[in-house]
Amino acid sequence: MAYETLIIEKRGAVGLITLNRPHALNALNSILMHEMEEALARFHEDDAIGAIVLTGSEKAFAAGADIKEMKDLSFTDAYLGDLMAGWDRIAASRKPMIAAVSGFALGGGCELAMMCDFIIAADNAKFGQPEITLGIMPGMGGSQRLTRAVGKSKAMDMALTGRMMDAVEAERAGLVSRIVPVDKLLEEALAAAAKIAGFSRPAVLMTKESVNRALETTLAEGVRFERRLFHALFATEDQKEGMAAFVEKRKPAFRNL
Ligand SMILES: CC(C)(O)CC(=O)SCCNC(=O)CCNC(=O)[C@H](O)C(C)(C)COP(=O)(O)OP(=O)(O)OC[C@H]1O[C@@H](n2cnc3c(N)ncnc32)[C@H](O)[C@@H]1OP(=O)(O)O
Repeated sequence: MAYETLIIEKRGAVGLITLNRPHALNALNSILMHEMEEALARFHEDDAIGAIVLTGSEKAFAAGADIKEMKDLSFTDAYLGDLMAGWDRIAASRKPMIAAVSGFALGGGCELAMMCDFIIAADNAKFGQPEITLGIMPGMGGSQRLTRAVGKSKAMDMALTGRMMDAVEAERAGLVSRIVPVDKLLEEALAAAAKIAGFSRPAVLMTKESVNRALETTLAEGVRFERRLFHALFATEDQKEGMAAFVEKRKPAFRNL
């Protein structure tokens, strides 16, 4: 299938999605949302793909939801159409997703990056939730995910003043996992994704599920959940292979079984 707003590639076991609306700084319109859902579904159905990288251009990961598309909507349009709800399906991706962010990640762009499992930032990255400057507020999960990522004080500062955070501040605050030079961004993100894709898929997916559970539950419940998944992994062939390989001082050959 040909995409209008995305470039989709397979790089070995990694699915690469590049946002491709350069004239609008990758503003997220409804076509892009539907195409991304479709692309993710394809990568999820493809057993050869173990992880996904989402990236934009050097100038912009994404400058937010498409303001030109939204500006004339009424309350009833937004409410009855459940505006932005489609992004929840993207956030629910089961395979690990890495956001490789260069340039602006604003509004929905920042929110999209935060839907991924972690963010690798180029040294020119800028994050922000400037919706307040437009007379609105975050609507793709920003007030929730940003608060969990950086804490109440910084999230309030960002969402109420609309100011941007550079890569160094974002790393210090825990929003991004690492900063790399802009010309190494894709290489580093693809390498991280390839590494993840090379591990046992059940272990990878359960690890992701368990870490995400930490954001939604109590410590005791989360630890219980983790323990059950941990025990379940002893039913996999990959656990036998991983531990045998360690003892035999060789590289494991995981089969996702
Ligand atoms: C998802 C929700 C619910 O949370 C809501 C949102 O995401 S609302 C959107 C939040 N984002 C913003 O408010 C950022 C808007 N963009 C900017 O402030 C600036 O474009 C910039 C600071 C990112 C970059 O500035 P500059 O380098 O001067 O480039 P521009 O000339 O402004 O932009 C180039 C081109 O792109 C169009 N553009 C940029 N952002 C958007 C957008 N979010 N929606 C639609 N179009 C966008 C901009 O209009 C320019 O196009 P032309 O006017 O030249 O055709």
